[in-house]
Amino acid sequence: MQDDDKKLAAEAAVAEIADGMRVGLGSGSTVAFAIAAVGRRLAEWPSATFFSTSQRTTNAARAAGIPIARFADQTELDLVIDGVDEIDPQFRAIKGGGGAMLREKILASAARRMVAIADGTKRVATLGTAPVPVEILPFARSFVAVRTTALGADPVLRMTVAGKEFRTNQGNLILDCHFGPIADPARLAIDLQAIPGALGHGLFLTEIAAAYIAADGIVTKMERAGV
Ligand SMILES: O=C[C@H](O)[C@H](O)[C@H](O)COP(=O)(O)O
Repeated sequence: MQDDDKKLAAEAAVAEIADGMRVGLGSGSTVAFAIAAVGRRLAEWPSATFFSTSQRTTNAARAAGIPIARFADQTELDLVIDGVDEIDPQFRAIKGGGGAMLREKILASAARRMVAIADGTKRVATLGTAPVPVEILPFARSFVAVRTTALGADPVLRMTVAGKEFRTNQGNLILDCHFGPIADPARLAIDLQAIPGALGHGLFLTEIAAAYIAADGIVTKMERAGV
C-alpha cells in the first residue's frame, strides 16, 4: 500500500521530465520507483541528461539503462526529483534517511526546480519526529556531537545493520540528531551549518518547489506559492 503510493507519486513527478533537460535523481526507496519509470520511458527524452545523488542511485539507474553523467562538470540542472523523510505544509523537509543528503542538497541547490515525491505518511504538521541527519568529518565526531547537544539534540551515531559505523559515499559519519518538534527550522539550519566539522545536514527548507504526495491511491500535486 505504502509502496503503491510511493510509485504513484514517483511516476507523476517523472511526467515533468522533458527532452533536453538536465535531471537530478535523488536517493531512497521512493526515488527507486522514479528510476524505474525513467528507465521505461527513456526513449522519450533522447537529449536528456541524468545526474545521480548517491552510489545506490547510480547503480539502480545504470541497471535500468539510464546513463549517469558526471556532476563535477555541472553548475546548473533543470529538475531534481527526490524523496523526503518528513515534509511540512510550508514545503520544508527532513531528508537523509539513506545518508545521501549532502549530495542531494548540492543537486537541489543547482536545480531550477526540485520536486519532492512521497507517500502520505511523510506529511507532518511540524518537522522533528524524524531525526535531522548531520554528516560529519570523522575527525570531529565528539566535537560535533557536543555542539549539536548544545543546540538541543540527542545525537546518535548512525550504525549499519552489521553494527559498524555507517559511512556516507564521501567516507564520512552521520549523527542522527533527535530534536523533537522543531520550532524554528531556519534558525536550526543556520546553527547546524555553522558547526566546524559538520559538512551538511538534512534540513531542506527552501529548495522544494512542488510536492507529489500519494495517499490511499490518490496522488496530489502541490506547488509552493511564490516559487
Ligand atoms: O538519504 C536519503 C534521502 O534523503 C531520501 O530521499 C529520504 O531518506 C527518503 O527516502 P525514502 O523514499 O526511502 O523514504
